[in-house]
Amino acid sequence: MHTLYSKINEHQQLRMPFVVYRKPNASQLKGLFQSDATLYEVNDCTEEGFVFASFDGNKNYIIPKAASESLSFSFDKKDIAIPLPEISHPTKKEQRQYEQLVASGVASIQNGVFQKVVLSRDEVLKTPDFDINIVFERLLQTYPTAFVYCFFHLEIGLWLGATPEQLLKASGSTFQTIALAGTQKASDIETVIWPTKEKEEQQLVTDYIVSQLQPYTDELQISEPYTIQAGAICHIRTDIKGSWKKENTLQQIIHLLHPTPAVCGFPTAVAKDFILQNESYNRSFYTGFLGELNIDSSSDLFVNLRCMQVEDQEVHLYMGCGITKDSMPESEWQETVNKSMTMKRVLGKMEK
Ligand SMILES: C=C(O[C@@H]1C=C(C(=O)O)C=C[C@H]1O)C(=O)O
Repeated sequence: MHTLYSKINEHQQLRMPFVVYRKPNASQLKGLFQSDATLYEVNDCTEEGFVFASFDGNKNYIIPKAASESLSFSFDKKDIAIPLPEISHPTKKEQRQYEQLVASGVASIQNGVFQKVVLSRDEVLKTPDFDINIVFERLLQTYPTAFVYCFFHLEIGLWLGATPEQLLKASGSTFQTIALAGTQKASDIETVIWPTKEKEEQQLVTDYIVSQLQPYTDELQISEPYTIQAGAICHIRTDIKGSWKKENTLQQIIHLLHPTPAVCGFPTAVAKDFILQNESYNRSFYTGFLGELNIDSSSDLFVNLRCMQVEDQEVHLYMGCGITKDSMPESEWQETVNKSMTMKRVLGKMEK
């Protein structure tokens, strides 16, 4: 029997596509190991497999179940010692650039171009000792409530992440999604106090999702907003569930949701345009979505946040913040620094 890591290493050496993932709070890991090197595309969301889709909506790939070996592995919680990362600090130039980007986002909001925009940046870290087994195990152990994954395709690259954000869970026409926004450093989540700016920003995401879904659903249940912890930070979350009308399809519902104002902005088209024109790098699969499509008759999709793209000797980290009329460039910068710690934390020294 294959162990998880022998299988990952074997497939990676062969340069063959694979994905391994663990759902939030699950004690089982699942893997799809593709038996050819084709880059399969999603056409109408009736396919079965693991989808990996870009932010801009132009790249929708899948590791099809039918072309893969499906394996499952048990995940055991262990106390592993993770060395503190030698924190590499972003440069003053990176900070200045990001703060200028935020300031121009705020100016566009004040000029009435849009109400909210999510602006992000990347950060490149030198990681000559990167070890996929060590980093993936650390992600699994450190973030038990996240959707933790490792995805590889020669034409896409190697991505790992631990995301707190569900895009859509659906079985038949019954579905659930969440509105997640507002960020602060985690303290005691029972007593967290949220500033009005964060509450309004999150409410905007909830209102958008509800208004998008309402015409296509028979009934929608919307929870009260509550606080969740994701690693060393907290967010405000609202749960939204319902069932879509018979004449609608999974593909339509995904299109209604992605990209939500949690990762793009509002109104969507103008905010997306601003992002594509003004961010200094290409998001590619960051803030896209990924997960199970029609596996065992249900779909379980997540937003690709708190992730890294691994290249030869370096990794790219990606992090962004929701910008509203009241955003202060320096605080938003600090928020991206806090978010970067989710991945930096697992990149400390790797003893083989
Ligand atoms: C864009 C990111 O996160 C999103 C933005 C948030 C915010 O603006 O507060 C919170 C959660 C996510 O929806 C990210 O983590 O990179």
